[in-house]
Amino acid sequence: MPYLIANDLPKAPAGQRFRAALSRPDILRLPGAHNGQAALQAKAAGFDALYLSGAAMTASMGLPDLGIITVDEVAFFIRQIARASGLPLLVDGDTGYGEALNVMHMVRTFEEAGAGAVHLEDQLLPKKCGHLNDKKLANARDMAAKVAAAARARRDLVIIARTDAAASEGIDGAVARAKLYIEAGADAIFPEALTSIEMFREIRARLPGVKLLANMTEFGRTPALTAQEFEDLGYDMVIWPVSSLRVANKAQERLYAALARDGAATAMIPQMQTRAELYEVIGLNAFEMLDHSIAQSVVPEWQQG
Ligand SMILES: C[C@](O)(C(=O)O)[C@H](CC(=O)O)C(=O)O
Repeated sequence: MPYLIANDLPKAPAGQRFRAALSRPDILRLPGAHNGQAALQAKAAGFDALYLSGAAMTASMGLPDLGIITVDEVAFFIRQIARASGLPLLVDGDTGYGEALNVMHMVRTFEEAGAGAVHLEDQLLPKKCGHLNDKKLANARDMAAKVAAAARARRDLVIIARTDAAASEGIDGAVARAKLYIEAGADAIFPEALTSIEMFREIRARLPGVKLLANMTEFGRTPALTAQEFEDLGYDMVIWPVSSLRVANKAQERLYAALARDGAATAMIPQMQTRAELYEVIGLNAFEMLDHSIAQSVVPEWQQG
């Protein structure tokens, strides 16, 4: 059913639907979907919740993930993913684009755009990928104030506090910050860039009852673990933030090389989504049928026979 008439879209707010998915006993699998098309493909593969990565979004815009894009640019991505898929979406809110009031503006904007959850991190600008070195950490109390601001502004949005402290303050620092952020109103914790299974295990043990997110980004510091392995470690959510974009980018690179080399895309055709497949994913026929039914309904009777 096209979103334009939308009587098959979920009625409950996305935040409530994200919370319900999170309360299920199995780990919540959140594949990155960097645009509406990726969201539809992830949904077709059977996923029922998604992740919008700052790294993937900025890279798709040809930019590095240094906290330089704006709330409205992110809202553009949220809207297309929520509209196309109808799935609850966790959005990367970086550092919240400023201090308390900026964080509150972000929360309202993201929620109104259709987000179900957001994560907010304790880095200072320019923030960077959690798996890089020399990250600058915010003061823990300043971050807690931002978490409190986010919790105050949300209606249903799930608030996840990310801490980048493990690299510089160790597990003790990460756990102390996580506790503070939970006290400030966070619904869950994202301990970023853990480098061993033992670290995942220790964080789990020292934060009993706290919902935890694992980040399975490729080419990072975290060892390659499956969703099942994270579930067995007691984690509640797992993201594969940039995977869809990495695969799409590599395919594009091959296409442009082939075009430059051959002056034709022929060699790449077997690797292409066909026209029929594309139209199937985006539901072209359903939109056309909708248009047709509207056109029919306004034809006056005297013109019909
Ligand atoms: C989760 C993350 O913030 C993202 O933007 O998706 C990144 C992912 C990455 O750069 O691999 C991160 O900082 O881990």
